[in-house]
Amino acid sequence: MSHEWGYGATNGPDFWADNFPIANGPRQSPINIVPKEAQYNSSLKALKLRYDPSNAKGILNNGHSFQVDFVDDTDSSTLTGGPISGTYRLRQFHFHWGGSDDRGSEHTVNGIKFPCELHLVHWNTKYPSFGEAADKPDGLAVVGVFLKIGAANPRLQKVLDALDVIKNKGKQTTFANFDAKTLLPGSLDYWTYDGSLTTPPLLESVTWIVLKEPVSVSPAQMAKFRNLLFTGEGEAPCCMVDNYRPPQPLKGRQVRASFK
Ligand SMILES: O=C(O)Cc1ccc(OCc2ccccc2)cc1
Ligand SMILES: [Zn+2]
Repeated sequence: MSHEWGYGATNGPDFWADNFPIANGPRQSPINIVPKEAQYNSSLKALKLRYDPSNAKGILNNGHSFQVDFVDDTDSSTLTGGPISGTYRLRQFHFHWGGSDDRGSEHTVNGIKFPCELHLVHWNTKYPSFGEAADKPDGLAVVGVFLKIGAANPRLQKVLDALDVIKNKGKQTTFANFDAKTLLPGSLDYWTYDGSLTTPPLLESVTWIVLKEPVSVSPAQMAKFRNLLFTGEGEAPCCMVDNYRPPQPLKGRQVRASFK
């Protein structure tokens, strides 16, 4: 690969296998979800998300997306139930989005792309840390939420208002007292399958939990995402848009549904 991985014409998803051969592995993400082919499984439990707003720590432009990081040294912000066993701790959330409203999500539903997708990243506390969990087959659980164009979403506003001060790669600022649960839709019905990180190192360690119900985002709010830059201060500016990996081959995996 010509340089660090990214989403551009010379370092985008089609080139990632050069340095991360697992890109062609058996359980890569994202995928296209075909609801009619998802198997309803009555033994799938309801998701239980208990987040403590005081665990919110900071917001960072990492050059690929922006993420809100959480203190994860206790079990105060956790995911339990659903398809997972045990307790997973909230580590961070981030988004993937498009340069226009017709694209941007990583997972698709019947081939439909949403303009944006939220990922809430959790790690399995059977391992001592996120870093230890990140390369284990049951190490991570990511809750995916689609964002659909509609009315402005007031729950996003605090996050979006912080973006002006982290415009460039490497910029970060404090981000305290934020309840990530407010970003979730009313229904916690979900699809679930075994997958991977959707960015390098593309580790096949993620139990994906994709919510069926989208939340709203307005065109003006999408413009704020698109104001971010992939590039650092002093570099030629490149808008942070289209930071999504396209759907990957299912390779025989079963997608299960928590709902009929
Ligand atoms: O895009 C997603 O949600 C999957 C994803 C989840 C966590 C994540 O963390 C970055 C990272 C994980 C493991 C090792 C190095 C870096 C990177 C990607
Ligand atoms: Zn993601």
